[in-house]
Amino acid sequence: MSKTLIRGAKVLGGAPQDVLIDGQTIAEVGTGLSAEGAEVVEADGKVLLPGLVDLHTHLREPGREDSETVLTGTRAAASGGYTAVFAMANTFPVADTAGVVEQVYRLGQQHGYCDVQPIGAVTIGLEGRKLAELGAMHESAAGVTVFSDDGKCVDDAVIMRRALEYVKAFGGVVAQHAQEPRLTEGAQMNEGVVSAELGLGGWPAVAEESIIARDVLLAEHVGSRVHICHLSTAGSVEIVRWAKSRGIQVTAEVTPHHLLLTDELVRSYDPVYKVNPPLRTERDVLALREALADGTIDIVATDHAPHPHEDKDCEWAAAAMGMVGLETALSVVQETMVETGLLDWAQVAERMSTKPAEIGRATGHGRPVSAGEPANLTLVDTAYRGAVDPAGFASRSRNTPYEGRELPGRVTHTWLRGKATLVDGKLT
Ligand SMILES: NC(=O)N[C@@H](CC(=O)O)C(=O)O
Repeated sequence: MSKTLIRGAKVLGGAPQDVLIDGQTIAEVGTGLSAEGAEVVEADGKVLLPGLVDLHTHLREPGREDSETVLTGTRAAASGGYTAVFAMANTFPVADTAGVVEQVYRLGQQHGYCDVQPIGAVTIGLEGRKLAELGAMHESAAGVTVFSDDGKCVDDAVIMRRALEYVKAFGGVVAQHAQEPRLTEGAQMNEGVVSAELGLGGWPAVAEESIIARDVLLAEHVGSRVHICHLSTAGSVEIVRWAKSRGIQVTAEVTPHHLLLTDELVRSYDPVYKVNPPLRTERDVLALREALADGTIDIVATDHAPHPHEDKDCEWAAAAMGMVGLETALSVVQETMVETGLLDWAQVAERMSTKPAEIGRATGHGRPVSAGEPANLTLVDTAYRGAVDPAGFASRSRNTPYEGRELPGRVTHTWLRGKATLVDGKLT
């Protein structure tokens, strides 16, 4: 049984401690621990966090293996400090049956870079018309608990109500991609000053906010949980804050890119900045940061959306939407939330590991860094600062909006139940 002593790590950013891993479990946390029979990792004051959990990842397999596969996507996850990711259902075929979710689940197990928890589609084919086999996907080996039509909105209120009622029976949750389809027909970017100047079709904030307002009321009516994907506007924050004040069981996520980037970047017409929901304004960015700091927004989720070169390197209107995010998420959160004093590292662990694991019921992840817990951990060199170079990405795709941008922090080690998946920045 292998032993690893992580020496002098700032656990959750606190005073340096030693952490002894024995097999799949944390054996001891303290100071001056013996290294007897253990491989030693000198942490030198790096920050040790519970392994990160992403509730919103697009792994693209089956169907679009040219963009990403479960192997390349989970390698990217381990590089970014993740020990579990939830794989969205907009694959080809759609993950709307027990067969497809089990296929994805087994691929994650086979590759072993991080746990892959498939998300089941809410409706057949993501068409929004008929409920998929939610119960069969939950009962499958994949044990699906999160259901989403992400990429599409479950815009029919009766279907949404039925989905909320159905998953309530087994403690599941519907993760809504809030986008009123008729208000966003032909939309290319955030509706506002920039879209008017550029003459691009606008994606109005109200198209997101009106769906969130409806869904939190449906969740209250049904008495079930509801999760809101990728909040992008100040108005959405206010609605979620109001819903929480009424005791409605709503949780919400924000992506790293919506914490940092604005629609001003669209003036470049570089399709790397084309994303759904779109980049919004500075006012929205600041409201999202404040909401993540005060807990109105529960978690950071990457919405890792890999696309091959040919789907992005074309004129704006034809370009695919989305950005990769797994390998830069922690750096963007350090930049926007830690270095601005809005979150400390313990709170980052809450937002990027503990709470996502709780929402998705990812057992064994997001646990305290203490004896007896599974050794799902990540070690971060928070003193580092450097330019993002996508050439070094493990992801099969390179569509990052941060190329060449200086960001802080880099993950040096990741352990999945004691097995090192990343050592000194290199995948095992
Ligand atoms: N977030 C994105 O911009 N793209 C997502 C799906 C989607 O939400 O459109 C994708 O799967 O590519």
